[in-house]
Amino acid sequence: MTAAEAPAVAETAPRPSQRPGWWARLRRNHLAVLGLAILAAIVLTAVAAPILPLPDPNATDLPARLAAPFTPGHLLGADQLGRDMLSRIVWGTRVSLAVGAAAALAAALVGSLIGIVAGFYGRWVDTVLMRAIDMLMAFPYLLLALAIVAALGPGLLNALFAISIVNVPFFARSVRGVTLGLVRRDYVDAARLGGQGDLSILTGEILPNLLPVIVITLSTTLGWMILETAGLSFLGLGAQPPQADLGSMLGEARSLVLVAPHVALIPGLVILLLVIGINLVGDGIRDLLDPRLRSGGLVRPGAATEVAPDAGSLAGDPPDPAALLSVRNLSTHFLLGGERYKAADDVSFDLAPGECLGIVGESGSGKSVTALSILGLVPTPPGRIVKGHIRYRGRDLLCLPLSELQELRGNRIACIFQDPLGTLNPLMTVGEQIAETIRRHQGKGRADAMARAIELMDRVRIPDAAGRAASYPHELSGGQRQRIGIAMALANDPDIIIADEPTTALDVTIQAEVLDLLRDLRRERDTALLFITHDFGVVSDLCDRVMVMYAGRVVETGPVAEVLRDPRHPYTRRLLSCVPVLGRPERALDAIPGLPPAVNRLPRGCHFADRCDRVIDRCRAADVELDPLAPGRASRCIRAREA
Ligand SMILES: Nc1ncnc2c1ncn2[C@@H]1O[C@H](COP(=O)(O)OP(=O)(O)OP(=O)(O)O)[C@@H](O)[C@H]1O
Repeated sequence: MTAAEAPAVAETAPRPSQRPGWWARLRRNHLAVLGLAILAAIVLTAVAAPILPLPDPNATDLPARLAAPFTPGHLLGADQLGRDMLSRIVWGTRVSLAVGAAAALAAALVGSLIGIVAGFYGRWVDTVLMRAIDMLMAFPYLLLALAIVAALGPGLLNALFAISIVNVPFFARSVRGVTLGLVRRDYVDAARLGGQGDLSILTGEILPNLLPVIVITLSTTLGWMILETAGLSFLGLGAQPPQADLGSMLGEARSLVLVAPHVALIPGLVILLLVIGINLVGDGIRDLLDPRLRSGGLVRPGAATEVAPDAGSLAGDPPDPAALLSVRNLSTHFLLGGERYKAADDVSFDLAPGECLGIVGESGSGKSVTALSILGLVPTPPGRIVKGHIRYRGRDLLCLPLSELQELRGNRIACIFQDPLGTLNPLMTVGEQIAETIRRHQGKGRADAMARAIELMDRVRIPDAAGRAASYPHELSGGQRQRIGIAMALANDPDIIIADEPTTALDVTIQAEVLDLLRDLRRERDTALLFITHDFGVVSDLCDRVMVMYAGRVVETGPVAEVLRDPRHPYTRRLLSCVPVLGRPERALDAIPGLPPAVNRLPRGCHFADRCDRVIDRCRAADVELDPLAPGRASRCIRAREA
């Protein structure tokens, strides 16, 4: 079968995962729940102030002056004028909360509006608005707030204005930054092409995407603004006597710290609790709204995938000593929100020097996770290698110290990714990027490394390589960028290249050229290739052996010609028959019904059973093992040996 004849694997949409609701996710974040409890207690008490049986917060009672907490009639004691501390704290918190929230909302509204308009219209609108914002930011913000209150006169409302104004730049800058990124998105162009006007694009396309950013910024700055308002009141520029807010109570009590510490301690403690509560809830909301942070904390992937300490001892199958790369029982799971996603499970394969192994499967079948696990490139959290051995030239990569693994990456084992624009640094010329890869591993000087980079660019058929070396990634075409990716992978003459769908984004002519290039390189340098693709045509064209994956597991493996001629797993058979074959219009298309199972809720028995046209009761009875049909040939089907 040639590339033109061979069908491509249909890409099916992954099953919509049954994600837990927002409340369930928030509840898992214990710190956010603690913050919510603190905040709810404070806010409810403050809101209920008018109906609570509290004395007048401004009524003085000189005989009770500086009464200690738990004095009868004064649960939290009394201040220097005998006013009930409990009542003043509750009413004062109400004022502080109202002023802080109003200031935050006003700053968010004005700042976001400025940011959206500047980011959306750009040019002189952006210049004028952002220079005005820069002028505001040129002053230390507390000094600016003091100057504004000094100009307007002391008072709570003026403090509110001042705090709002000094926080406007904060919102304007972050919203403008995000808007700038959004206006260049294809869906905004599509809306424009669809005839939508500016207002409709702003409200329909941009604003919904900005809202999480605004809400996150608001929730994380609210506590800060309450503190700033309290600061102004503390200095006597906010709430004016007899009205109390938390800052003014603290300010009035500062001279009494030694005589009656509770008068200062209690408002200080409430400010502390309030700000902690708001910040914890703010962080929780951010985790909730940002899909990358849904696991409950800030995701900072480690330099290498975490490997379970007993990963090696759980892997039962012995490695092949003759193989260049021998992967055994590799299981890489994602632990997300209490669920275990078995992205790659019990995957075993060997790669001989100079051999090309194709990994095929629908979207989400675990091809990339398997390949990325080899170099420890699956992000942890949430990824973890829970079982397996990965032997390269006899060394188990899962046991290597990070420094040795880094030495192998891009050097002995290199990668080519699907999206070269995403993997190339936009601020470095392509020549510099290839040269840097060479210098890092070969220790060559700048000039030598650049000369070698140009040589490699020439080798991957970039016209005018010497001139093009000075180009930035965005100045090259998609096919040229992919060739730069290949040149970088070749820079250190690796033993193995892992190519993750390197031709998917390219048109057929460029795709054919890139495949030719990889074929030549294999021949010339004897480089082994692990080629991930959806396309059986590419597999038949380039690969010696193929491994078909389904729902994280290998379901069939064998020499390409044999698998294409006589597939032994119903999934492989359906993959081969479900897409058109060029030049055979009479051939009926046979799409695979249903969707792959979610890898966190895999069914019992054969994972393909629900979609299989040859299913029998026994398929669902127990886990199906890979059946070794012949040397180098296996199928995970209990009926694989049937005619
Ligand atoms: N960082 C991640 N966090 C959580 N789950 C992930 C992550 N990366 C991959 N997965 C999950 O692991 C499973 C396998 O993904 P993988 O990228 O290996 O699929 P694939 O077969 O390469 O698909 P495609 O052909 O679309 O690239 C999928 O269910 C995917 O949702």
